[in-house]
Amino acid sequence: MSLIDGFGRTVRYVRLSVTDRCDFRCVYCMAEEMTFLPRARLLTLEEMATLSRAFVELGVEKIRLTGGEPLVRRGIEELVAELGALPGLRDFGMTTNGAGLAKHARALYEGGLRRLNVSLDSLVPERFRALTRTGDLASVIDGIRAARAAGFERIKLNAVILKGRNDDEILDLVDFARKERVDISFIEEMPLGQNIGHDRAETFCSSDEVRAMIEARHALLPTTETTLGPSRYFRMPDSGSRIGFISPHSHNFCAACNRVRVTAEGRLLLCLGNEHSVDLRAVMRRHPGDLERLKAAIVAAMQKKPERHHFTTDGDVQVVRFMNMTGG
Ligand SMILES: Nc1nc2c(ncn2[C@@H]2O[C@H](COP(=O)(O)OP(=O)(O)OP(=O)(O)O)[C@@H](O)[C@H]2O)c(=O)[nH]1
Ligand SMILES: C[S@@+](CC[C@H](N)C(=O)[O-])C[C@H]1O[C@@H](n2cnc3c(N)ncnc32)[C@H](O)[C@@H]1O
Ligand code: SF4
Ligand code: SF4
Repeated sequence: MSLIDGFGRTVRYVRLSVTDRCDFRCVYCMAEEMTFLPRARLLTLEEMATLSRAFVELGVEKIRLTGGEPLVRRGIEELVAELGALPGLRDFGMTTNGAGLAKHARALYEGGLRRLNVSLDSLVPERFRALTRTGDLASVIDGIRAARAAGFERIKLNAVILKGRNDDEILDLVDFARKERVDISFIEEMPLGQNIGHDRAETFCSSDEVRAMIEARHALLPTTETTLGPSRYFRMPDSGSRIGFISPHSHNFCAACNRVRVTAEGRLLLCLGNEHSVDLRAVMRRHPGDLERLKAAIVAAMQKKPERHHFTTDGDVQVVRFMNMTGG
């Protein structure tokens, strides 16, 4: 069985948010003062495992754990081990800020997680601290190296580029990715969340600008490689690292959308840039143990999936929900 939406797109990829909490407060993701969900509203780990099983039985091949910061969720290692054993799940990854990897990488790998995406926007400690508001660069770099030592072969860095804040570090970030033998994706900032503290119209930096800066030093060879995610990948002739561009504004990828999200409180969010959603926690709690009913609710929800986002770069907030609530 497969999940097909009203536009004929097949959904094979679920981004599961395990918490809205985070130890960082990145300037593009959150406001400085945040209120998080009370723990009682979160899905239990057991419910997350049930949901994942339902999705896999419906043809989902890829699950990426995200948040908030997935490594601050208590019990994350147990959840990873449970999902890592799901027959039919071919691609199992996590997107993390990396600060907890030195502690958790080995258990995550042993639990069956195979791909890690680590957010890294600056290699200058004070600037890293300013962009994350609380983060310590050294712990993230230690985390990336610990993940490599634990056995992770597929590591991708994610850098959100903001004009005037970190656009002068693009080549340094590429050099770092080459040296560490990891991939790197450059992301255009998306307009989620209010009062984040800067004007997004001023900081917008398009992927074409980023690409031009990289091409001044490295040839970028287009590839057709895909991870089922939104990154368009390029290779460099003299490195195994791939360079990706995630360009929701300048190169819209919604026509090929293959994913949905589940928020930490169990809302099936059908599009990152819209509010269409279905409360799967309510279905699970009303009908405990009824996997068929849960699957039917998921199949029906596909008809609510919108065609695309309508983000603009003029600085207006289009979605009040913050990225940490979205499972970004
Ligand atoms: N607009 C939009 N942005 C997305 C979507 N999926 C991922 N992103 C954004 O892409 C950025 C990187 O996401 P990752 O967590 O690394 O996920 P990915 O690029 O799918 O990961 P891979 O599995 O490595 O392909 C984040 O800013 C996400 O919010 C999507 O469906 N729509
Ligand atoms: C919300 S975070 C959750 C996972 C983890 N805490 C991390 O930072 O990797 C997932 C990804 O979304 C990106 N992100 C957050 N806010 C964004 C925004 N407004 N526009 C584009 N990407 C954003 C982050 O850089 C990160 O790569
Ligand atoms: S981007 Fe990730 S690390 Fe940064 S505040 Fe958001 S959830 Fe936390
Ligand atoms: S914005 Fe919505 S439709 Fe577009 S790729 Fe993301 S989830 Fe899919």
